[in-house]
Amino acid sequence: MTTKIQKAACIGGGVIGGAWAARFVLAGIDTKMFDPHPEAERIVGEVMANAERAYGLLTMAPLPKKGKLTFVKTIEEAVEGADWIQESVPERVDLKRNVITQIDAAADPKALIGSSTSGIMPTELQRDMKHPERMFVAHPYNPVYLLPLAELVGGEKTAPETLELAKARLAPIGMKGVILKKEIEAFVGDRLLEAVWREGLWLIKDDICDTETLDDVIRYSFGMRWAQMGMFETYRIAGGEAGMRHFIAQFGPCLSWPWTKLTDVVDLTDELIDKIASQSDAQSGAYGFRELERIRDENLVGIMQTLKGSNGGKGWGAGKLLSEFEAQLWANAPKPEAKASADLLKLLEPKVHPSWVDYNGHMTEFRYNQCFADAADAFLRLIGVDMDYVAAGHSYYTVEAHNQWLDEAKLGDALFVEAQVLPSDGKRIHTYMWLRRASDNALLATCEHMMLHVSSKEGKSVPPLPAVLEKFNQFADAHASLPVPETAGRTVGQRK
Ligand SMILES: NC(=O)C1=CN([C@@H]2O[C@H](COP(=O)(O)OP(=O)(O)OC[C@H]3O[C@@H](n4cnc5c(N)ncnc54)[C@H](O)[C@@H]3O)[C@@H](O)[C@H]2O)C=CC1
Ligand SMILES: C[N+](C)(C)CC(=O)CC(=O)[O-]
Repeated sequence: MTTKIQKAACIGGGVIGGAWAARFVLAGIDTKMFDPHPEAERIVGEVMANAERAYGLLTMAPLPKKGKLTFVKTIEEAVEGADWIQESVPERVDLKRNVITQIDAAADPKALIGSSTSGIMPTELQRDMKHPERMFVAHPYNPVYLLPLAELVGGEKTAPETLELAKARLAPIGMKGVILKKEIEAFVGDRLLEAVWREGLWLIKDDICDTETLDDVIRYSFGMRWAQMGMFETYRIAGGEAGMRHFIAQFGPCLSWPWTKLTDVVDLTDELIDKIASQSDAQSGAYGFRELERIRDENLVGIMQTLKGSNGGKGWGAGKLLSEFEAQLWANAPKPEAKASADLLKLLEPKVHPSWVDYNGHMTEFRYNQCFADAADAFLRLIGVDMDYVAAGHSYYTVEAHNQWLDEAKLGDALFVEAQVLPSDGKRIHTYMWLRRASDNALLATCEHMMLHVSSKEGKSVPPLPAVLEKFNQFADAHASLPVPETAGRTVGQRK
């Protein structure tokens, strides 16, 4: 059975179903959506717009051609031909069970059926199915298009291979499936989250703090730790050199004092709900809902990108997964092609990522360099210097670059890099590049760049292999008649 989802169906297109659809469509999967809500198309369209924006910031790797999203009028139409069906209707056992039973009756018996339920046991949901062995919980986290985790939980009738297959099918869409050993209400994540939420409600009710202070306590401290190491790895470090055993010896007794009110449930009276809602309005009411989503997305993108560079560049946690996803996108991308002509080569079309913006509120200095370095890589791929060529022991290393920073770029700006190949022999590649803003063509920076061909095994400069040299010469010859840019060869501080 294939490990790639060929066609997806989403039943329910609210906060979660809409974001699952975005995840599928942006991974190139045709997706059908059924949701009886009269405004389902508008709502899903808005989620999709935010998701596309987030992906534009998340990665420069070439995304596949978007899948087609089709809204249909029945569950039967939606599931026809789908090999992954994701149920995301409201959290009610009777409703979910009916919808899943209806999906089961209409779908290909081999299609996988995942439920987004936050806490209902899959055994409950698969009770009336004819083919319950292919049904499981795939519990995602909001926003599904960015947060990569899905808890995979089987019920009494779920076949173990279903969970393995589901996990394998999530990987190509950039997700990490974790298989739980046993079913339990609320799985792992929501058990933890509910425990913390319940305690938070007590802290608000008892006037210990307001919602803003509570959120500050999380986001300025352990929230940041959790994004990268979770609970147990964090506490291992907190135990000092003696590690986990010392940590438990020191803080274990607090559990039975106890420090928390976790077993008592707060009575959600109208008065308490008003209190929480008005504190939340005071905290976040200045932002619209979609605006707040976009801020959240930018922050998540920044965190994932930072984690991608962690651990000596090997990546860590969600950042390592992003790096693996990008490697897969590059491997699946069609080989770049450009006909050598006297036109400048458009090599790169990046967007200003959140993590690229510095304290001056604009793209920081070294990200200009990144645009030029990525453009140089794009040129190398054009002449056949791809990962196979590098793995075989050859590459180009940059030996000199001269930049001019001419104008600012702001968060989200679409940019592009064009290049001219200057006279050079292929062992050396001499280029001149211009970084421009797409909206008004404004020139933001230039880079004169020199690379040297090397044998990475021998650690010295050598001529390129003939196929690469031939390709390079085609581009160099095509640009030979172009005038050399006025500022090429310029030295730092030179007056015009
Ligand atoms: N909102 C969250 O943070 C998370 C929610 N979940 C789970 O995802 C599921 C959906 O939750 P949300 O998206 O938040 O709810 P939502 O209320 O935003 O969306 C539910 C959607 O289902 C549609 N719907 C209702 N009856 C339907 C039917 N018979 N067939 C097809 N569509 C139908 C509604 O029109 C609505 O658009 C729930 O099981 C929830 O527990 C999981 C992870 C996080
Ligand atoms: C609140 N919730 C139970 C719906 C939360 C989840 O299920 C996961 C999440 O995204 O926090």
